[in-house]
Amino acid sequence: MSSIESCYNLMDFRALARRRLPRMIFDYLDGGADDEVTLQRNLDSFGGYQLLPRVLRDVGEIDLSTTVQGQAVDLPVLLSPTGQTRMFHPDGERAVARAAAQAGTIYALSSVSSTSIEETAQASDGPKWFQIYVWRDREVIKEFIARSRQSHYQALCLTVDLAVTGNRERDLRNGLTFPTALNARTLLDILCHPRWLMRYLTTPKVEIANVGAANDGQANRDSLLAYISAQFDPTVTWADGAWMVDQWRGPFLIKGIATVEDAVRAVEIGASGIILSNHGGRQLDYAPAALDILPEVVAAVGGRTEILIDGGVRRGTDVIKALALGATAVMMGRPYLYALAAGGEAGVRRMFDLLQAEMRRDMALLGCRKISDLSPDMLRHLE
Ligand SMILES: Cc1cc2nc3c(=O)[nH]c(=O)nc-3n(C[C@H](O)[C@H](O)[C@H](O)COP(=O)(O)O)c2cc1C
Ligand SMILES: O=C(O)C(=O)c1ccccc1
Repeated sequence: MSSIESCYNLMDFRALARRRLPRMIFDYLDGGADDEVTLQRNLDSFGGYQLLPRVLRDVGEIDLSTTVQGQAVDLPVLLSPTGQTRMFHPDGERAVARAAAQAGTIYALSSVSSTSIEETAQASDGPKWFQIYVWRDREVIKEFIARSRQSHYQALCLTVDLAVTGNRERDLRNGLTFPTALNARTLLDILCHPRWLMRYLTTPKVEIANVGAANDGQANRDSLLAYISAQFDPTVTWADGAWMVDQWRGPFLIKGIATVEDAVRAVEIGASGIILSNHGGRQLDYAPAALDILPEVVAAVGGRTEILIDGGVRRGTDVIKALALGATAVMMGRPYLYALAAGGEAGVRRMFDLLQAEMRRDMALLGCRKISDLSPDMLRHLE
């Protein structure tokens, strides 16, 4: 596999990204917390269902469009927020925003993006959400809200599963720490990726584009992520969430919900959507996969809020299973980063093309013409 044209599914981009990126960068993208049990469970959870095809139902025209938070999208697959995207390709968030717009879907920009709210807004006219981490300095939140409004972001998404950072041991081993701890192996590895290195060195330094300089004096040899997140406030509560809902007065989602109880609380504070997520297995290991808790959350709050899931979505059939169980849409993180690392904007476009083609084919084979045709009786749960 040497180019994006030789990628035929989303995991093929992973293989290509693995070759293109220094190991330290790839592992940061790919890895999870502790023993990566949740990371693996996210992928495996989809295997717990079979699809029951219905035949002879006229599937001549397939329509993948739907509505999420009042926004029409061409595909029920949105892009999850990911920090520091330019680490993977210098075109970073701009490239991702353009590819998402072309695919007719929503891109959620991270608080800790390497391209600002405004620059990303200008990169495409596609629909966007802004994701919020809560800085110790609460003025930052007010500013984020004002800037998101000004730049016409359609929704805010408060991420609640990063009170502190997960234990990413791959990062510690690779020296992706602050300060950086390069050894002969990691240095050699970087030098063996001259194309990545040249691009990295010849574009402006990657930084947190949305806020001023990082504070210093944090714990020594923390992972880089732990260093950055030391600026986040671990004392955030539901009351702060309610305050943000009130300030924003628009579509508001809470990302990182893992239980029915918290789903109910999210509805109570006025969230118009929740994203069942374990942060791609990067935070609490042994947290459940979103797909595993989806049915109980749908039973509890379905109809009162929109329910999205992310984590481990890699195939058209994965999307179909989540929607059949009652999700409004799914989101993806790593797949678009793999595709970006593999081929920039063209890579992410190809990723969308492949996924869309898979979904069309799968819907036809399943006997469904449109998203609203999907229902739980098309699934068979394996014990
Ligand atoms: C490299 C990377 C960076 C991430 N950064 C953020 C972030 O800044 N904000 C956030 O809410 N989630 C972040 N996430 C979590 C994703 O939004 C999403 O929940 C996760 O990637 C979904 O799992 P998947 O990668 O299997 O699709 C990040 C994930 C990755 C892989
Ligand atoms: O890596 C992550 O999962 C993440 O959420 C993050 C948080 C702060 C900075 C960069 C990424």
